[in-house]
Amino acid sequence: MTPTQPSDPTTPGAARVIAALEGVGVRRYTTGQVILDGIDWTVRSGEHWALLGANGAGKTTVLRLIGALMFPTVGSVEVLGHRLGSVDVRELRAAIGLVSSAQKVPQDATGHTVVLTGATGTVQPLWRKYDEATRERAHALLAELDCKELADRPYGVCSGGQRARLLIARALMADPSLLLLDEPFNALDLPSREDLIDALHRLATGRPELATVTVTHHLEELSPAIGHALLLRDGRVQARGPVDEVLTGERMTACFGRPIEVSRHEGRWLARSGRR
Ligand SMILES: Nc1ncnc2c1ncn2[C@@H]1O[C@H](COP(=O)(O)OP(=O)(O)OP(=O)(O)O)[C@@H](O)[C@H]1O
Repeated sequence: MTPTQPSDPTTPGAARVIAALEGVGVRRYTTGQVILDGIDWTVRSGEHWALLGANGAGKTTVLRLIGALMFPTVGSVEVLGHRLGSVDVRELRAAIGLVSSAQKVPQDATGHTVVLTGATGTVQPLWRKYDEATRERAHALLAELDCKELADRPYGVCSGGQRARLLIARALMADPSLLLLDEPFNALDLPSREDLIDALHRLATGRPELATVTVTHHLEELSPAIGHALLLRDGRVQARGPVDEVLTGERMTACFGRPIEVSRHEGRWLARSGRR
């Protein structure tokens, strides 16, 4: 099956290229294992992508590439107009919001402090760098993510869903053009999952320029704002493009190697897998 075209014909012509991968391959130096091979992919402003594929397909590696956290072995990765390898990646990382459960967060820091650290991109707060406007902005983001009540609560006692929203508010402190979410729904119960889906939907609606990429294992976790999907299989692109073309039973079956039925109801997705 050939990949669909990378761009949505309905995307306005003015949309900026936020990230572009061309002929990207990643290989492990020690064993020569091919992790990614021949990846071509473009993300434009205002687009919301889901990144799907079986365990080990290469989703997190793709996210790390466009998050400027690693370099490709071959091919080019351009993020926010800069090609990896010819730019100070620390500056680039500051302009990219990343939300991952692997992030280090001091357990005793309050919700407000955790969000504040997004202004400096640090694990620990750098108090002298936060002026009144920055503190106010952190409060405004807590309100936007519907977690004002967490301002004074230690991060360590927050639930999984509350932590996810705090980390998204933290990532937004730098006013990024690109927000990367690595399995943000991991281990959330149903109400927390739905709250987070709502929060991400509101974010997409309220920030028309923001581009997001969400790594997930479940179609049920996609907000109606997700308009594009990239399917990976064994480090290669299986399909990419608008969700209506990519999230079909046929393509999902090819991606995961077992029969998958896909349906959509009021903007939300449902996938059911049969036996091989
Ligand atoms: N630092 C590393 N050292 C060795 N192998 C790695 C490393 N990073 C990734 N890999 C390998 O690359 C492949 C792709 O990994 P990656 O984490 O990108 O997949 P994924 O699709 O995100 O998987 P999952 O759904 O399980 O999180 C896997 O086979 C993994 O073992």
